[in-house]
Formats: sequence, structure tokens, C-alpha cells
Amino acid sequence: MVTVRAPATSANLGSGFDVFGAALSRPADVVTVEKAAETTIEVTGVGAQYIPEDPEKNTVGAVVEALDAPARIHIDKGVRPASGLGSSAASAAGAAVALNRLYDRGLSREELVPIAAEGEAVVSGVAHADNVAPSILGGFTVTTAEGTHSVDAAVPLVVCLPDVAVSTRDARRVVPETASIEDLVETVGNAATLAVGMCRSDPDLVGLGMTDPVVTPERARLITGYDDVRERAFDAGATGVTVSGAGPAVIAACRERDRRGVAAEMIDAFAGAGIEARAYQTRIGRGSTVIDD
Ligand SMILES: Nc1ncnc2c1ncn2[C@@H]1O[C@H](COP(=O)(O)OP(=O)(O)O)[C@@H](O)[C@H]1O
Ligand SMILES: N[C@@H](CCOP(=O)(O)O)C(=O)O
Repeated sequence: MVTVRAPATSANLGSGFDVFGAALSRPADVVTVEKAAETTIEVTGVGAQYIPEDPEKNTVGAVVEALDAPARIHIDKGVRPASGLGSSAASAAGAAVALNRLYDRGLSREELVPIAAEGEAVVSGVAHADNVAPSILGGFTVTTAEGTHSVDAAVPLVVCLPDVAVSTRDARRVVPETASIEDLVETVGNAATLAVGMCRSDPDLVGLGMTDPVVTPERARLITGYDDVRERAFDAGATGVTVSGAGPAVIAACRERDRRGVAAEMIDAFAGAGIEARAYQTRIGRGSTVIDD
């Protein structure tokens, strides 16, 4: 039996659509696997009632297939589904690390990234790896068709999750198909600024680079109260605010001393829009960790 804690993640970070990701120190899924002749999946925890246990429909089913590793699998969800916090990816990442160990497949963490990404194709139609990469490797990650680069970064974050669901599949439909050269230049500049900020663990640069003129404005329309939440977070000291993944979670970078106030203001702003929300005071954290073997 192998048990793995797989962290929530925030993809895109504004300027890095389908490329940037960050592992969050909390929340996390816990995935336990045991060898079995046939694969079975049991799901408990947050939002378990919305998650299929059929291996054809659960993200971990695709990982089992790819690793040819049938197992009895238990997923204890700490990351709510349809959150923008890489819920579907956390389970897939945890299963990839756990099954690789259980069956002694000998794959590196980097090699497990595209395998776990197969799970994302099951739910969103695209095997985007920007959530599974940080959930497996930890830190801040840059994922392209060539592979993933990761760096550790110490940046305090708040993710505020409203009590509404946005599916990644739906939120991908509003992504513009083209962008102007001006928007491209702005996006590249912001993305580069953010990457430098991560390498320096500098919340000011990270926050500055979180702005994106192309994808985020369209996604933000799907989140009731977004503009107010963003403004109130900045007023409380956030250095940057954007949609987390495909939403509805909203992520803010800040200094440690401002984190509590930023979280409170974001929750209050959602409440003003008639929506209950919870905030995780978190930071960039480690990747999937074997906690029982
Ligand atoms: N192991 C899993 N964990 C979470 N969601 C899953 C899992 N397997 C399948 N799903 C489905 O994936 C969808 C949530 O994924 P997605 O829309 O990408 O949201 P998130 O941003 O939270 O990952 C839901 O429809 C859920 O039923
Ligand atoms: N790059 C993807 C990331 C989706 O993240 P999720 O946490 O919402 O699943 C996208 O923006 O569609």
C-alpha cells in the first residue's frame, strides 16, 4: 500500500496561460493505492458526491491505464472539484506518484508529468499539464511541449474560493482564439517579470507579472463579484490578483504580514456579492509526498 499527499495548484497565474503553475502548501488530496486485479476507485472528502468513481471518468483512471497499474484506489479529497485549484490534477498527480512507487515503474517525477496530464484530458478535453506539473514537482513550474522547469519560491499567497462551481471545460470555451501583437508584447513582459519574481521570491515582481490582457478578462466575467474582490485585495496590500486556473478561485500574491487582511477582504467582497467564500492563507509549497509506504 502507498499513500501520497498531492497538493492543490494554481495554474496560469494570469500571464502564463497553460504554462505557469504553482504548488500550494494547502489544501491537498490524499491518494492511497493497493495492488488489485481490477481497478476500483472510492472517493471521500470535499465535493466527493460530484466526482465519478468510474475509472473511465475519474482522472486517476487514465493514470492507471498509462502506467498499466491496476489498483484499489482511495481518494480523500481536500481540493474541491471545479475550483480552479487543480482538483482533478491533484488526484491524478497523487495517483501517478503512488502507482509508480507501488509497481516499481522507476519513472522520474518529470516523466510522470505527461502521464498525469492524461487525466486532465478526461475532464477538460485537453491534456494541459500546468496543474499536474507543480502538484508532482512542487514550487513554481513552467511547462511547455518540451517539458517542465521548476524552481522553489517563497511567496505568500491567498486563494479565495467562492461557493460556486466553474468547470475548466466550460471556462476554456471563453478563451479568445487570437490576440493582438500589443497584447502579446504585454503578456510576454508580464510573464517574464513574474518568472524573475519567482526566482527571487519577490512578491512585488510576482504580483506585477500576474496581469494578463487576453484570457483573464474573459474568465473574470464568469465569476460574480470578481472586480470588487480584486480591488479589495489590492486595498489590503495584495501585490497582484488574478483568476486561479479556470476559476472560480481568485489568487492574490502578497507579503506575509498582509496575508490575513487580504484573505478577510476577499471573503467580505464575495459576501457583498451574495456569495459565501472561504480563503486559504497559503504559499508556494512542495510537490506530491509519499506519507505512507
Ligand atoms: N479525481 C478527481 N478529482 C476531482 N475532480 C474529478 C476527478 N475525476 C474526475 N473529476 C471531474 O473533474 C471535474 C473537475 O475538474 P475541473 O473542472 O478541471 O476543476 P478543477 O479546477 O477543480 O480541477 C468535475 O467534473 C469532476 O467530477
Ligand atoms: N490552463 C488551464 C488550467 C485549469 O486549471 P483548473 O485548476 O481550473 O483545472 C486553464 O486555464 O484552462
